[in-house]
Amino acid sequence: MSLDIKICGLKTAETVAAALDGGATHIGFIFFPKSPRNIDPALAGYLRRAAKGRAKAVAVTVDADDVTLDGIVAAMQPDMLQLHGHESVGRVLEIKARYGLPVLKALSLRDRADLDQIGPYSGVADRLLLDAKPPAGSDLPGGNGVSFDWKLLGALDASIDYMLSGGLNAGNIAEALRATNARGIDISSGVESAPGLKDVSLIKEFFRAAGVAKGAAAA
Ligand SMILES: O=C(O)c1ccccc1N[C@@H]1O[C@H](COP(=O)(O)O)[C@@H](O)[C@H]1O
Repeated sequence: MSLDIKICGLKTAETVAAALDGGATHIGFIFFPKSPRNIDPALAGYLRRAAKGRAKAVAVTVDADDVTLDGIVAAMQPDMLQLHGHESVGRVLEIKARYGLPVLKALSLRDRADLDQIGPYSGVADRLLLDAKPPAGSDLPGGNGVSFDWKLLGALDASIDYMLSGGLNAGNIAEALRATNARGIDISSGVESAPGLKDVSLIKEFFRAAGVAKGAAAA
């Protein structure tokens, strides 16, 4: 089984290198001022150039308008846009047409009824990112380090391609892969020593655990 691995919320050359050395297929940069992982588009552009050809660079935005997206796309030249807000199906189509970039649309889940969001975006977004709903009072739509009940995803058609996120870490990645058909995983706070502070040793530990989990799934 091939598994895409996205390390999200990177801000330094050292942690980008750790993600690439570990085998990340995607590296994510957050453009959301309330986030401790928020990054300047020019710095993201500098960091992503180091990854050219090694991993896809993903720009993560939240209900961003065209002016904001224009600035990010020009400065960073991402390979993919992650839309992590309440972007409608129509807005996803508009963004795809404007930038000609693949879109990873995040949907937040807590219970079975939340799965109804998936149908309208299938075939519109290039890929779905299934994340947990933020806890009450959180300022962040993602990056909260909380999981949802992965058993919910058992109800999904096996053909649906999604990345799984929300509270993943070295300790639970094996269980997450056993419980779901995720073809990709996305992790942020699970490889941090404090909010917004990525930790090289935690990144290494995560890749070790994900490798073991993948091996067990293939056996
Ligand atoms: O990480 C953030 O601060 C963030 C801010 C705004 C939108 C999305 C954000 N992060 C995304 O959320 C997932 C899950 O994070 P975690 O692993 O539970 O901490 C993360 O992978 C980002 O794509």
